[in-house]
Amino acid sequence: MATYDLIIKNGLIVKADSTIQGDIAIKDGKIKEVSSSRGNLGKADKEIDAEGLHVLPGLIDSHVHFNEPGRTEWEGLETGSKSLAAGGATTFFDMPLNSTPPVINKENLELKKAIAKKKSIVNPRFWGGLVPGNTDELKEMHESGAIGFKAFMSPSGIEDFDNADDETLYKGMKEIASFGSLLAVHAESTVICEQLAEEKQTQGKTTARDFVESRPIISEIEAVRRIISYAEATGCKLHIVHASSRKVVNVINDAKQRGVDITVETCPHYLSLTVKDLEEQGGVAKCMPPLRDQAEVDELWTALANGEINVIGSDHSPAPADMKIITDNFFEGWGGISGAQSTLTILLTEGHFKRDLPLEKIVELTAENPAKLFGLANKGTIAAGYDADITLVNLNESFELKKEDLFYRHKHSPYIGRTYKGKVKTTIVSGEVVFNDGKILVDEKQETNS
Ligand SMILES: NC(=O)N[C@H]1NC(=O)NC1=O
Ligand SMILES: [Zn+2]
Ligand SMILES: [Zn+2]
Repeated sequence: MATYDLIIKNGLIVKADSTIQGDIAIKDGKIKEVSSSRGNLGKADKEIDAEGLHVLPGLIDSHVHFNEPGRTEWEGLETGSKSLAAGGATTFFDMPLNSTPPVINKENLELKKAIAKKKSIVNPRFWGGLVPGNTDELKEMHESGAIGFKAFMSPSGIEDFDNADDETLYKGMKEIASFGSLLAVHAESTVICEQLAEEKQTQGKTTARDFVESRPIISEIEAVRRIISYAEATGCKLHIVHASSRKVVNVINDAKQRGVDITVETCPHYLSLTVKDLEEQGGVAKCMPPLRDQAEVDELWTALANGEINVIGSDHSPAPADMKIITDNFFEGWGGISGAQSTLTILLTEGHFKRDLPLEKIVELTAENPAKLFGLANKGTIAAGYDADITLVNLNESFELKKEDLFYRHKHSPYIGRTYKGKVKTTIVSGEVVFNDGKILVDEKQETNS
């Protein structure tokens, strides 16, 4: 009888602190042994020859909106999770909004967990929502496994997920601190954004640039400063999602220096797209905070290389294609980018190949840091005892991203038509190959019509 279920041989195993050539032995969904001497791990039922490939811990995407239940026509846990698998991600944290009912109490969280158990082909985890009036629900959601809590400081665009007023934020953070969880915030100033949007639109100024100017970097900075003051007052751990500029990151790092327990995420779109892409591509590249100019993109990469950013989340926020059509008014159309499948290839192409970002750094940002930050004890690296969530990547392969390569329910993305270097070949979740050579390999998780 073979000792192991699977051995991955001869790959270049990348960890946050080193890269070694070696073999990985897997049994019962766990990594049992990692050896740098070739071929000495014994026998397995199945072997994968990873010669010439890089072996990475599966990405943990800490920020997706999969919209199920209730808005499954926008995406869904099956299509969403398949897209992640195709992009080398093995775990996701789904946001509490854009699904209906939103995850603002335990009952709604349990509902989503049950659906994900049936339909997701990668590991699902869930954020709970902090909205006006639900402070009393937070602890139960925490006890039911919520990864943390998410609040919007400006309108979310979803009618059943209200943004949190200052009182809600303050009280919510006190409560979250009491049981040691953390709050993630979408930090934009409602006052600044709404005033500028109204000013622009009454003047008939509705271009892509006008939209971007109505949500300036200062609006993020204002909101971040305010929420930091609440973190200091309440002792609540704080996580700022989708920082679009290093200027925002600087404010966060100043607070960190003062001892505030704070971390920050940025997204592939802020690292690879600019206002010009929004002008050229229209709605598919619309998001909030909006895309910035090239100088901001470059600065964000510097921040990333310097260790000023903790995690990369895709903020995959999909919608049907007709909701992304903008004819002349950029204040209209859904704000949210479809990108869950592209995180790793963007980091490899734009980061590793174009800017010499070490592979180890990519692994740190996409696997090791999110695992540590959100308390996933058995994930985030390739070592004995850890979950066998693994991605094999061919760094020598270039490809043009085609619409038909996407597993999203709605096959639009600002990344279509671009050429990338570094292709995901195989994705393994708990020791099981779920994606290989462009195909999803698990079919038992079929979406029903319900
Ligand atoms: N509701 C929602 O998904 N909003 C997201 N979309 C986006 O571009 N930024 C967000 O916060
Ligand atoms: Zn957001
Ligand atoms: Zn989001």
